[in-house]
Amino acid sequence: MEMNNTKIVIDDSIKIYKRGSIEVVALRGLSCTFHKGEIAVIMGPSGCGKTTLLNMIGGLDRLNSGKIIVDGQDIAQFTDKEVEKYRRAKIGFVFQFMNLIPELNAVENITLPLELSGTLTKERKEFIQELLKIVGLEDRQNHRPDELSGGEQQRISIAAALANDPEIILCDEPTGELDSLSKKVVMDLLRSVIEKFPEKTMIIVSHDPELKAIADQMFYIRDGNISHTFTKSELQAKQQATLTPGDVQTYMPSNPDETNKAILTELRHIDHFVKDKINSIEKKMHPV
Ligand SMILES: Nc1ncnc2c1ncn2[C@@H]1O[C@H](COP(=O)(O)OP(=O)(O)OP(=O)(O)O)[C@@H](O)[C@H]1O
Repeated sequence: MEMNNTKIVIDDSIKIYKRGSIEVVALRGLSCTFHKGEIAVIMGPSGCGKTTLLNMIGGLDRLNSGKIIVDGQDIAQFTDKEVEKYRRAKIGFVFQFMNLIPELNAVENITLPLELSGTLTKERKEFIQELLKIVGLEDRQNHRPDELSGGEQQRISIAAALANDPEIILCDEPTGELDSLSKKVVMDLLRSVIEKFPEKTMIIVSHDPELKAIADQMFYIRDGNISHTFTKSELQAKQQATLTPGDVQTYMPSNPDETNKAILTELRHIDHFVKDKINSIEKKMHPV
């Protein structure tokens, strides 16, 4: 990897949340690097610190210590005002729950933030039309969210996240609520976004091991730290849809106690994944 492809360097990041007198260490000296033109997928059991890491990169929260170097500048040292400017200029967010405003149609949902910030220029409007083409919903732009499928709504959210042409796209469970067909469409779209805009950097947090199909690198976090990094070639070598016990063994600690702890963590991860699936099927069977 060429040095000039480096976009974000996380160095020895520590984040501690306080709940009354109890301290929760969400990031425990975590370090990793993200590159331009690449998709990094971050996986790991519930509560391991994935969303915390995404929030830190997005400037939504602050570290207790450590560095978040973006384009050579440590954003952990920024003032609140500088962080806000950084977030507006460089970051696009895609969430699991699409966050679309029900009363607005698709194109209005995309343009609203730009209108509010006074940055909806003629060029931006043209760019948004291009984005609607990229997400394949040019002809549905006047439809309200309730007139679009879950997958279509998520494609609109992706267009909305790209509307200010951000350099960094942060996705938190972008396929979490989708059926398998819509999931495939959204995954292909995320991949095509990074192919079309190779100057951008995409980071996806997910429980869904299928996302490794579109990843250039995958970080596995356990207990606030990176426990394993899968490179592109390792990911390509794995054709199975899920991480197998064999994958896990490759980065199991040798101490038996630690191994048991790691196995428990894996099982909790699978448990979380299965519960998510059950919930989403139940929701479909008994819509409220
Ligand atoms: N605002 C907060 N206040 C207190 N504790 C928090 C806060 N946000 C996160 N935590 C705790 O920090 C740890 C890491 O949380 P985080 O949301 O980053 O995990 P995660 O890996 O994204 O989990 P999930 O997959 O369930 O979303 C958890 O123990 C969580 O309970």
